[in-house]
Amino acid sequence: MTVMVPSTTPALITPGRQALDSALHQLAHAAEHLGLDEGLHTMLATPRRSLTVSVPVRRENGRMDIVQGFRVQHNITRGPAKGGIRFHPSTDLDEVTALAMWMTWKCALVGIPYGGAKGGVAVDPSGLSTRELERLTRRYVNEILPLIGPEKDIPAPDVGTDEQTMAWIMDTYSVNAGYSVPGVVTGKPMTLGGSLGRAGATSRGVQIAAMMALGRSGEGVTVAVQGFGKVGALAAQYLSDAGCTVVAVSDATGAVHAPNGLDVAAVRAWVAESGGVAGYRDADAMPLGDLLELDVDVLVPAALEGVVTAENAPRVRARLIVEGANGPTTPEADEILAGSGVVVVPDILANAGGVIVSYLEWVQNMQAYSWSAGEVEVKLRDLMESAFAEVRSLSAERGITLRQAAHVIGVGRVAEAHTLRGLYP
Ligand SMILES: NC(=O)C1=CN([C@@H]2O[C@H](COP(=O)(O)OP(=O)(O)OC[C@H]3O[C@@H](n4cnc5c(N)ncnc54)[C@H](OP(=O)(O)O)[C@@H]3O)[C@@H](O)[C@H]2O)C=CC1
Ligand SMILES: O=C(O)CCC(=O)C(=O)O
Repeated sequence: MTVMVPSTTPALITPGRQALDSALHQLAHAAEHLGLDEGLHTMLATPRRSLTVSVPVRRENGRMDIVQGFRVQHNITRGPAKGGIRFHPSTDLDEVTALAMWMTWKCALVGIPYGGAKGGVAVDPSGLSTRELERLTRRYVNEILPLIGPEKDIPAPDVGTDEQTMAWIMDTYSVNAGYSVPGVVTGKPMTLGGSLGRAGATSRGVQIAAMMALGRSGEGVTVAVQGFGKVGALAAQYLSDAGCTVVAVSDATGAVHAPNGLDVAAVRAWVAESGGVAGYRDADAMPLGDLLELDVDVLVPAALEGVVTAENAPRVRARLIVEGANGPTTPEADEILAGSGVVVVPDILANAGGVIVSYLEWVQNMQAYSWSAGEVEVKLRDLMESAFAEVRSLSAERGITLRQAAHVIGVGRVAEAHTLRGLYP
């Protein structure tokens, strides 16, 4: 086995390296549980293709900045690579590799015919004008053009990107192809071939997973949500719509707490007006980190990786964590949480609603056809509920956590595909 957790000293471990270590740790557990041989385990621990590109951005003041971009295809054995593109200043190759690996297991777990990929650009999009963002996006897409395509690798939104970014990606790819290729990207605006239900799909999946894990109605259930972006804001909304009391939410600007419950629609309106959660009037401000330790029934981390750690896990009082974000809980924290009886619905299950509806969008694009919102919702619910049921039953049968069970299923399917195809000598 050549790919293992490295012996880097803790001070040198970047957030990206920590995410990759977590992903490799989870894979190692699943490989051992499945009895995979060392060669296959090494193959699954290694990305199939990784591309690092330099992206020049002409700023409004005429200066040229160069930023790094990445696209990693972790696995393409079950189908085209699939996964979002992140614009965030701390994105690096390790982080994108970890996120790509999680995409592989996620797609296999929910049974959609994709491998896993992720992209990223190490940039703070909030510091760029719309024109700068468009130039940056188009240039990044030109650099990764040889990798992507509707039958090869299909990007989608992630942190710091949105429908507009996807529209620019679709246009850049299409201009190069000489005709419109809507299926090259998902999470597009409806006018360009987007799917009904995609914008709220990840959050809808989080709500479905949370309600299945709770096994009861939302009445009397308290919830805290970290991250109030595309996933967090609508997860809070849907959980509130399901009868839960959302008592706290946060974004990078701050956290707000209202023990009797927030009016989530009013917080969303405030964020649309002011640009952030901070300053929302009908709630108390609280330190960002305190939200994770609130005495609530359900905690939904929906921001970035590595936020529930060995340091704060002993103070987590939620009974259930539903991971809207990818990789929010470190393996050390997982052990502590399991020891104290906290149930964690893992990222590759809880946030799979996004890629499920991306798949439905891509199917519609490839067939030049469209489904109603109701049809999309039924298919999403069906795939989420069956994946949840499979994970829960394996977890109970083998006495392993939901995360371990989800990885055993996802990794097992990819390993089986490799073995059947004979790619593994
Ligand atoms: N979009 C999708 O379809 C999917 C996303 N995911 C995962 O969900 C997570 C969120 O993605 P998405 O909603 O798309 O991204 P967005 O960029 O839309 O939102 C990210 C949110 O996190 C907030 N945030 C950043 N730092 C902190 C912090 N320290 N404390 C609290 N909040 C913080 C941001 O605040 P601010 O706006 O102030 O910077 C923002 O509200 C990521 O892990 C992503 O990989 C998973 C599956 C699909
Ligand atoms: O919709 C997609 O294709 C991928 C979404 C994503 O990046 C994720 O699930 O982490």
